[in-house]
Amino acid sequence: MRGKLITLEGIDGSGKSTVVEKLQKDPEIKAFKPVFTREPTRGTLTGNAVEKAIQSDTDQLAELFLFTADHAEHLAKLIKPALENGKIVISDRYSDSRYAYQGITLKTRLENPLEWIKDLHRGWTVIPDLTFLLDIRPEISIERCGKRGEQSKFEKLEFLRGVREIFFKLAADDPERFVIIDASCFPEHVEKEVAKKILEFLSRN
Ligand SMILES: Nc1ncnc2c1ncn2[C@@H]1O[C@H](COP(=O)(O)OP(=O)(O)OP(=O)(O)O)[C@@H](O)[C@H]1O
Ligand SMILES: Cc1cn([C@H]2C[C@H](O)[C@@H](COP(=O)(O)O)O2)c(=O)[nH]c1=O
Repeated sequence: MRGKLITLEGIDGSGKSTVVEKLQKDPEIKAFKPVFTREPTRGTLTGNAVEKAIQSDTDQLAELFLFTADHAEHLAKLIKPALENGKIVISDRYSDSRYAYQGITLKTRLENPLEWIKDLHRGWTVIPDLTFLLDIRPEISIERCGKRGEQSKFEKLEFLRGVREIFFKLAADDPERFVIIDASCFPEHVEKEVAKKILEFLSRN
């Protein structure tokens, strides 16, 4: 049986990595032996290219193609084989990040960037079975990222407001797949909510 793909999305600093760290230690989640992964990927040719691109003033369209190339590599080398082996895959960011972030960076370059970027993925990507949108206000994001240290070019209030809006639209368009989590409370509480929903989902599917 094909495995299940679960993704975590949200604006910068929404706590995705913190939740993943906790899920990795959660005995009820560990029992399913999930494969944890992330986008951009780490330590790969495409992931390294993305890392360099986001640290510099790369053309936004070129950046979209780099993120998408990394997604193709991620799918081919890790996600598809794991799903074919019946594994539960949990990814910290996935295609919805491209729809939301590049949907904003390309809004002055393309007529309808969200649909254009979705079209770019059509026919070859794998749509997640379950997606958590960890939601925080952009002001909280800026505060958390500020404390974390070095700021990325995406960590700007207006920009993150736009990204959050697209995430909400994606969730509204696909309510069966998306679960919106209030990620402004304690990290332990956020992880418990996510773990509970994952376990409910796995018991139903
Ligand atoms: N629920 C929470 N309450 C307060 N602080 C939090 C919470 N979750 C995470 N943090 C802190 O906020 C910062 C960002 O968290 P984290 O790296 O998990 O977010 P992220 O969504 O993975 O970020 P990014 O996408 O930008 O990499 C970290 O310093 C983390 O300790
Ligand atoms: C996958 C993906 C990511 N981004 C952005 C979101 C973040 O600001 C950075 C790096 O991600 P991280 O979780 O902070 O390591 O890249 C993007 O713009 N488009 C994407 O497809």
